[in-house]
Amino acid sequence: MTLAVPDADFASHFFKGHGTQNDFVILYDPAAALDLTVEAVAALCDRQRGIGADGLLRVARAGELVARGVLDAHPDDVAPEDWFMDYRNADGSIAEMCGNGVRVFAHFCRAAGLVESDVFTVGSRAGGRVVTVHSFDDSEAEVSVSMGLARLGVESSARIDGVDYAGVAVDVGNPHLAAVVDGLSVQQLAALDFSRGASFDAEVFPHGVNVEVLTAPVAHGAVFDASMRVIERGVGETRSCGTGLVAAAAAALRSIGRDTGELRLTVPGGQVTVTIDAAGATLRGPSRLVARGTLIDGWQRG
Ligand SMILES: N[C@@H](CCC[C@H](N)C(=O)O)C(=O)O
Repeated sequence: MTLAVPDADFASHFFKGHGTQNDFVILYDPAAALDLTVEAVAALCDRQRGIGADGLLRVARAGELVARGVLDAHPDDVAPEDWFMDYRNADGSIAEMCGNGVRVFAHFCRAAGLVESDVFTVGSRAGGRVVTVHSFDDSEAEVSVSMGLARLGVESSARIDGVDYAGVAVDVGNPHLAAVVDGLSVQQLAALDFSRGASFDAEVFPHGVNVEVLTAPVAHGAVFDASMRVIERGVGETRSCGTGLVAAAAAALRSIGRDTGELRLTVPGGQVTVTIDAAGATLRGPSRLVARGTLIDGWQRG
């Protein structure tokens, strides 16, 4: 079964998918013909006046994005013919990388027959990411992504609902502050109020930051378990964040004096596995494609 994609010049078609309930509008735009303004993306992602999503994934050829000036140049390890995940946050801002998005993107490419192999490169502004599609059909997939190195930086803190959370900066292609809270139970984590967002040190994070709060890792045999919640740059609280889960895994391992290991991480939207070794981090988890539709002329009027 192949998910039918629209003609390349049919600009009103959209798909909707999610990875552990981090949800995305997907626009198939191989020639990068759409003018994705901040306003248009924000309107599409708005849950009252648009389709509603945490972010938007444009599916375009990398070379076309360069030719149209959306990208200045091909990022590292991205070839012109690669499918490129042109990611936007719900507020219309651009982010370098999205770990849940890249699983959904890979699922879409495979289900739509855009690629014939289970292992291929997805372009992102943070560079090429090799994905492995372990299984898929039109609605469900299981995907691993080689996320590259999770680079630990300085210690910093974020304030959420009047409480300071001490954490560590982690660069996963995009910026994160991951705070491991000793003694925090899963129930206490779930009860925290994230509705007003997080404040942070703008000198450490001049381009903003995604903030993760997580429980201390608990060993179950060779695997560590932890639970996480996240406040995303450009979105607010989401039910999952793939790059945030990689950042959280790196911070959790650091908190127990390790730099490699496997973690089973639970978020409000589900569960993923992150494995960190000397070569980098691998994120494995589900993807769901849930809808397709057509925008009605004049939708931009809100
Ligand atoms: N949800 C994403 C991260 C999306 C980008 C982030 N909000 C940012 O601005 O860096 C993920 O799954 O990684």
